[in-house]
Amino acid sequence: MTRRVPDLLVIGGGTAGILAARTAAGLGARVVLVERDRTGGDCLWTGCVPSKALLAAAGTAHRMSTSGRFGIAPVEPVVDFAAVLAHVRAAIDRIAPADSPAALADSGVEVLRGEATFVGPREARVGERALPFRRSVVATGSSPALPPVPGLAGIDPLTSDTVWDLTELPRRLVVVGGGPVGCELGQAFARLGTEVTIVEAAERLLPNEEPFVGEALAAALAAEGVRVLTSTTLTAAAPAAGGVRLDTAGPDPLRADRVLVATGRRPGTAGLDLPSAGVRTGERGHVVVDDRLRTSNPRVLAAGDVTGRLPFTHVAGVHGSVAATNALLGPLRRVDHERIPWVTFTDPEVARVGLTEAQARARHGDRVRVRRVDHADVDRAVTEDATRGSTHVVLDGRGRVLGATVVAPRAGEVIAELTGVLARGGRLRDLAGVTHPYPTWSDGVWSAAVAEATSALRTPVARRLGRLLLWWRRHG
Ligand SMILES: Cc1cc2nc3c(=O)[nH]c(=O)nc-3n(C[C@H](O)[C@H](O)[C@H](O)COP(=O)(O)OP(=O)(O)OC[C@H]3O[C@@H](n4cnc5c(N)ncnc54)[C@H](O)[C@@H]3O)c2cc1C
Ligand SMILES: NC(=O)c1ccc[n+]([C@@H]2O[C@H](COP(=O)([O-])OP(=O)(O)OC[C@H]3O[C@@H](n4cnc5c(N)ncnc54)[C@H](O)[C@@H]3O)[C@@H](O)[C@H]2O)c1
Repeated sequence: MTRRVPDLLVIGGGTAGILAARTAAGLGARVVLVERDRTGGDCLWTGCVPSKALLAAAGTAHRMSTSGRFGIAPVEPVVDFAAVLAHVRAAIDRIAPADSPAALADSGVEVLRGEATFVGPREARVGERALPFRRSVVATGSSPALPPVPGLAGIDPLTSDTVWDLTELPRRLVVVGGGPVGCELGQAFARLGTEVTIVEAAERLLPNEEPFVGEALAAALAAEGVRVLTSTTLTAAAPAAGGVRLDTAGPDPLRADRVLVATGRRPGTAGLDLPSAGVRTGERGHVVVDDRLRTSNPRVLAAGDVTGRLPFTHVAGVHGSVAATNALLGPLRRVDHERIPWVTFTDPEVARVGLTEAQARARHGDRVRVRRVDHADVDRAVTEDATRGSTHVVLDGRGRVLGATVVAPRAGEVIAELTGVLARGGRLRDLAGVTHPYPTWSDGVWSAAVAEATSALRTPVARRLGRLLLWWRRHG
């Protein structure tokens, strides 16, 4: 074990920390990574991987019970919840070795087990061990936050950390919070056979997305039997016969066997003693960073959820790599948070990049336009009987892409193309000349691009030119 001062001390072994450590080791640096629990972080153990594995099982159950619309006799699936969870764990087990301490050691990273605390601007400690460092990356992630509802802590609420420990499918589940966690897990449990109610304080589900998204998703969930209560806040929770009782401002209390709280997350800064390192935190408790991921201590950078910037795995990965490079080589790289896409993996998926229409108007004024293609006009959606979605592209006055939202079964794949155009400051109509394969979900994007290009031909000047060309071809 090296006792020389590491070039980089990484605190936290989730996606951000692992990417920071691997990038630094790849640059030839001496790297120590400290993890208090299991390397792999939230995404692997309690976040993306288990939730997507659960959604895959739930999607299968849903297709079995709704196959009648394709002329195939539907069957009510018999859900063996223990076996479903075994599938979830198998997915984790398949992915875990890549993030393991052994794999990190193979990459040249020294992994220390324990909780790191700063003791000064250039030194941390883990237990009794002093850990002076030349540079450090704080990548301590986030954890579920419980809202201050009287009685809530006393009813043993589930969170995205603990829901994986269930041994039986709850008969009735109230999900508090209609953000990505609440919508994904709410739909998954409903499809597996649980009676689900989603309680969301805002006016609609996924309130950070375009307004039509929440409405479309609420309709899709309601069609599957999920009860969606928007503009509803819990006021109290208490144990009741056979489960729990939840009060809202409405007249009738909700009753459930279990409650899943999905009302957001808090940054993982407790116990780090950031003030002793001179690292400033913001009003939400997150580590304040600039776009080069520098903190108020020139020797300390931060990456991933703990920064309070877009809390997604792909962002954590980019952050880790950028923070390590900047820590070791100087502030060379910056993260452009406005050109990063994300996906909520409900059915239909909701994929988004850049500005919403309202954000674009606030920034760019009335010249902002929207090109929208309803998926009733996309042949692939028709063949799959999934026409409820749309492709919605926000443009500036010159037709450049400012943002996009796609609601469709494969929206997560479709958004990549629009992200590419947005990232290079391109115009939507540039895609009109790019042939897209038929029939795919990206036909929505192509149709929007063709409509944009065609409308450019409808200007008086273009029409006059067209008529002139026709005349010349006839008479020339
Ligand atoms: C249910 C759910 C589903 C999700 N699905 C998706 C998805 O589909 N796609 C997507 O992009 N994102 C998804 N996310 C978000 C994603 O999981 C996070 O954005 C990502 O895991 C953040 O990575 P991180 O490295 O910043 O933090 P984490 O993964 O939280 O890692 C931080 C690590 O630091 C350790 N640590 C904390 N404090 C200390 C300390 N003092 N000393 C030592 N170690 C410490 C912790 O133990 C932890 O291992 C999901 C989240 C949830 C909850
Ligand atoms: N597919 C993905 O990429 C994915 C999936 C799951 C989670 N995540 C990430 O994890 C983070 C946490 O997700 P989340 O859904 O827990 O948080 P969130 O902050 O995104 O959503 C929480 C929701 O709960 C609502 N809420 C808050 N307090 C409430 C209350 N007292 N009663 C009722 N509703 C209340 C909010 O209005 C909000 O809509 C997200 O920011 C997301 O980026 C990503």
